[in-house]
Amino acid sequence: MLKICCIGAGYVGGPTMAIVAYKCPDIQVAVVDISSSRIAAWNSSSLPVFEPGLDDIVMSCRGRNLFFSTDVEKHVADADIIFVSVNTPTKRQGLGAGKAADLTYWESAARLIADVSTSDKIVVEKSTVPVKTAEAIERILTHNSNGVRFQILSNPEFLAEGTAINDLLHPDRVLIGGRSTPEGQAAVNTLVSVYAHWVPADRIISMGLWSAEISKLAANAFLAQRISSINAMSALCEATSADVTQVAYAVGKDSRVGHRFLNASVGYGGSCFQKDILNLVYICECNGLTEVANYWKQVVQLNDYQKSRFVKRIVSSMFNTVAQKKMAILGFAFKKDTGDTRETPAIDVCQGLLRDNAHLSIYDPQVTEEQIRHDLDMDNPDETHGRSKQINIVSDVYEATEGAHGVCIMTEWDEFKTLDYERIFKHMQHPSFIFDGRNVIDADRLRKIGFIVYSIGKPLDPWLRDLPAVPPS
Ligand SMILES: NC(=O)C1=CN([C@@H]2O[C@H](COP(=O)(O)OP(=O)(O)OC[C@H]3O[C@@H](n4cnc5c(N)ncnc54)[C@H](O)[C@@H]3O)[C@@H](O)[C@H]2O)C=CC1
Ligand SMILES: O=C(O)[C@H]1O[C@H](OP(=O)(O)OP(=O)(O)OC[C@H]2O[C@@H](n3ccc(=O)[nH]c3=O)[C@H](O)[C@@H]2O)[C@H](O)[C@@H](O)[C@@H]1O
Repeated sequence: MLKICCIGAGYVGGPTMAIVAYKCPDIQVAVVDISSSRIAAWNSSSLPVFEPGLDDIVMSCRGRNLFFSTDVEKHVADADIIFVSVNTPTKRQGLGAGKAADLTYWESAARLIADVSTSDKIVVEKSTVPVKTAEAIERILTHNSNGVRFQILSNPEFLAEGTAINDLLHPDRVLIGGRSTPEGQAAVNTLVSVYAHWVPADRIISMGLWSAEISKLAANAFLAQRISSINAMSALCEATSADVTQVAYAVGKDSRVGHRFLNASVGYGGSCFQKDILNLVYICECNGLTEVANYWKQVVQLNDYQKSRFVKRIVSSMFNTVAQKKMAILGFAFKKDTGDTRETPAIDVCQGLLRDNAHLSIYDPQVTEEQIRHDLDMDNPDETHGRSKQINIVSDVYEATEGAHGVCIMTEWDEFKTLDYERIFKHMQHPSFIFDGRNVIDADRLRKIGFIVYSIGKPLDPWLRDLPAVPPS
């Protein structure tokens, strides 16, 4: 029986391996992690990752051919194929700080593989890594190999959170990069045979290692660039009384552009877009490609602009101050159908409002209170006194909005479309403001109720129209 081990039981490792086990009953899959609490959660009835459809898949194969363990060494030693799906965050200090990918976790995984392996292995890069990482990993593995042969493959992941199960079951493509040597191609074929259990042959694409590595960074950069492009248009639409939804529709009707991923928003979040673009920028800079680096940097800068523009819009609409005013924050996750808050725009918006001394009442159907406290630095002893008094985390949306001066929609949870807005209006301070960072509400209907509404990229309410579009900070 072919044995697979995946190092890293996170948002990618857990769901990806669950699908491999589910679709390949003839393969034994072990997911290992240094975090014992994460592994305990994978072995419990309350999985560490919220993803629609994931629970059923895990329950159907856990204990059969899917195992979660902290015994990293044993499962790595036993495996034929080792996926490495550890985190690759932005470096915080040292050379390339703030841009380059931090490969500490990857390197320690590679060293462990080299130390414990006694049989030949295929090592698969699942994490998103800088181009040429495979070469560095190869060096680590072969320097300590004791005669064991390793083949490195690049197999980047394209799932999006909230739709991970569907994305994994029906991927647009599976990329496998490998060496062009006979051994390299044999390794590629072995990995192709795993995916071939459920992915049509024409969607499994083989290519060179460096192309596969760059393709992942390029795909995320292109996706984020679309959002920054439509968000740039949203600012212009507000300034000219055009409607960004209509503009996106018109532009997306061109089949060369396509309609997906053109929703204007308060800004993109998530653990990867920003870090992967910054990594791309760093790689370009290291290769002397200043103009190319600057081009991609602008995608991130526009995203920062969009988040700060949203905060300024709120403050300027509310008589230029939110001090002591209760603001309801609806949604904290970086997108709907996930409890993940990494790089969520809600953090920047909340921090902006807190700086202006607002009082926040935060509601999200999936994010835990502990997570929000952590993200807003409420546990920091230096901040606790002031911040804790300013923030209230609640489990009921009507409690969040009761007595509020303004409501900010930060995540496009479906439930926000069908709230009882008459009831919310009745129990808010008046004038009552609603700032829709995701364009999920029916603005005309809410205006009829009496709200002053701001929707990203839409013609402004008369109330807002006379205010400066982007007031000076
Ligand atoms: N989150 C997402 O939607 C996507 C993420 N990616 C990429 O996949 C990679 C993993 O991302 P996530 O799953 O979100 O990260 P994560 O942070 O959720 O999970 C990574 C896990 O690796 C574990 N780990 C770190 N070093 C280890 C070691 N030496 N031995 C054993 N376990 C170790 C950590 O404890 C953690 O549980 C990143 O490179 C990311 O860019 C790619 C596509 C989608
Ligand atoms: O490498 C990764 O981590 C993944 O990053 C993204 O997936 P993810 O971040 O999970 O979610 P997206 O659906 O891409 O949304 C990212 C952010 O953009 C925002 N967004 C998305 C689409 C849109 O039209 N407008 C918009 O503001 C979302 O609300 C969210 O904050 C990519 O879509 C995945 O293909 C990739 O594998």
